[in-house]
Amino acid sequence: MDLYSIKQQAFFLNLITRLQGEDQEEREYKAVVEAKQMATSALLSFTHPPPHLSTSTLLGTSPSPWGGGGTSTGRFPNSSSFAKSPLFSSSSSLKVSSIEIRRSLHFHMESSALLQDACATAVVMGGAYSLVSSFDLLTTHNFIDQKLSRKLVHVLSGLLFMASWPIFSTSLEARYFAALVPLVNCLRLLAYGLSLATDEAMVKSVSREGKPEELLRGPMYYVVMLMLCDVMFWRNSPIGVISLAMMCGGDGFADIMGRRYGKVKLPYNQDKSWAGSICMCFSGFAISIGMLYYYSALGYLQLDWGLVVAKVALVSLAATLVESLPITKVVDDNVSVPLTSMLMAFLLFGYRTL
Ligand SMILES: C/C(=C\COP(=O)(O)O)CCC[C@H](C)CCC[C@H](C)CCCC(C)C
Ligand SMILES: Nc1ccn([C@@H]2O[C@H](COP(=O)(O)OP(=O)(O)O)[C@@H](O)[C@H]2O)c(=O)n1
Repeated sequence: MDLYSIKQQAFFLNLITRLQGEDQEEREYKAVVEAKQMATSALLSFTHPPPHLSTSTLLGTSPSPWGGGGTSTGRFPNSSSFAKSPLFSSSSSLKVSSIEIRRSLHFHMESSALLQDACATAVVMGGAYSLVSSFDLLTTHNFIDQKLSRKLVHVLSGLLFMASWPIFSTSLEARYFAALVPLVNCLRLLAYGLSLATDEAMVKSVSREGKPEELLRGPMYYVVMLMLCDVMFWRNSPIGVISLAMMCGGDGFADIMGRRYGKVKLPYNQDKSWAGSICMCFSGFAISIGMLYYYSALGYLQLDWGLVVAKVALVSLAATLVESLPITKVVDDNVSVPLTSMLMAFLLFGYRTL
């Protein structure tokens, strides 16, 4: 490295050191920040010095920006002395360097959020595939009944999906990255349901009778609702959280408990039972409260818990009533339950509670 470069590098390093060592009370803070930014960007470019840096300045023979002779008096230069110094003569160069640093910081923040969301999407996508495959294995090896397996996939898929939202970044695009997971599964269901492709594990895990076309009804509506709640409400509104808790938890457990203990049928619907509906109401309520607490504890929701319990109870009652109606052949539960919950939660909570 030639003498010129060595001198340059020593000069800027020395300047930065002096500026960093200055007493806080004496410095003119703004001038220090700008001086450090300018010196740092100049140091970084010492192989191509900016046009206004003369050789004499760099070699230390010009008037020091510290006032007095060519050497520092140990006092921090005042802003007027900066104005005279050839190093800082053009204020536009200071503005240019601070804008450059801000742009650089913004770029780094955006790219790290992008990387975080891409990784989170890959992890959740892998989790979805693993969940369905695991229950297929359990069913294939007769560890659990096919009907129970499907309902556990029904309960766990949406709740685990919702629970994974905090691993995404705080960027505005995060919810759309998360929505890619139900979208991909929606396309898979479409492909398998139309027999454009086959996936025995998926068909067995999510259909009642093993017919591919079944994937185009309940399961399809289910993943569409996951996407809808993700994009419309995300993690900063109680509406999506409660709606998915009712669809995944409430409706799921209604089936599991109703099939097993539902001897006494509802007077207006012989396909549904008191046991199933009561279970839906309580499990939907409990899971909703649990998920709201989860998001509240992570700081995404600020809730007035005195009112939350009563409001969630009302949502749960309404969703249970709708689920019990003999309308399944017209409107699937995976549509009527979340939509009823969204409407009730919107009326009781408003859109956002922050
Ligand atoms: C069986 C399912 C719906 C049928 O409902 P019903 O007719 O019994 O009322 C659930 C279908 C699940 C889907 C194929 C997979 C969805 C995965 C989800 C988008 C992401 C889960 C990620 C998590 C980390 C496991
Ligand atoms: N409220 C309810 C819901 C379901 N069930 C039982 O669960 C079975 C499946 O319920 P469902 O038709 O809602 O099933 P999915 O549409 O949720 O898959 C019913 O045939 C009932 O045996 C119940 O007894 N009471």
